[in-house]
Amino acid sequence: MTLKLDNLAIYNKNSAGKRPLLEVNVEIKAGEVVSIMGPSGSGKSSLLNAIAGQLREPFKQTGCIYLNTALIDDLPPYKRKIGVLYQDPLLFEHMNVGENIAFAMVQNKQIAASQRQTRIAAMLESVGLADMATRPVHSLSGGQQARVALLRTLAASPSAVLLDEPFSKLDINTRGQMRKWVFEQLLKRQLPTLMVTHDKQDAIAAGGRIIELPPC
Ligand SMILES: Nc1ncnc2c1ncn2[C@@H]1O[C@H](COP(=O)(O)OP(=O)(O)OP(=O)(O)O)[C@@H](O)[C@H]1O
Repeated sequence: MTLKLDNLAIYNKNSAGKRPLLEVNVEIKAGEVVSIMGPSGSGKSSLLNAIAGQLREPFKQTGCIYLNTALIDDLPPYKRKIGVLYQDPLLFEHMNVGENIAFAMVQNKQIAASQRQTRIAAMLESVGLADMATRPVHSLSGGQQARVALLRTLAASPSAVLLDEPFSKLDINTRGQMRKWVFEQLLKRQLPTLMVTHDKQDAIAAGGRIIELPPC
């Protein structure tokens, strides 16, 4: 699977002039992480919103977004098969750990109901969170919640992943471990990934190309 942004440009309709906030041309191969770095306000979050199908007023986009050869620009967010991981885990507080992951599995409909619990237990075990399926999410540490958040994103079987400052809220030790672990998981699944970050160390750890946006 590849994620291709073909002259994807984001405009702020309220800004004077016709210059886009940013314009990106990139083809991200299976298992590759491309990092986008740029100053605050350069449009990084808006770019991820556009790819996920969540771009809102006052922004508009031109150009094309492809998954392999399929144009996904006109699909609603839930049909795009794009997984997003944010700097906050955004787990559902009223559900336990296992239910958070099961929620994503139910949505993707690829895993039979009878297999969900076994699959969830295996996923949790693989990230050092065995036997935590019934724990309330608020009882987990920040690093543990971050792991569950990635498992939930992956449980939806995305075809590509977007990372929005994924490590910025973690303490320095957890951040190092999470970087290693997240990039291993994405590589293992051969997912094309686009990461937005302020942190050069994140981009270096990702090991792929780095796109530096000009000052706005
Ligand atoms: N709802 C909005 N209405 C008008 N302007 C907005 C809106 N949301 C963001 N902007 C502006 O659009 C520009 C791009 O914002 P965006 O959040 O995409 O940038 P960013 O690069 O992700 O910034 P940061 O690194 O600070 O998160 C900024 O100048 C911002 O002030």
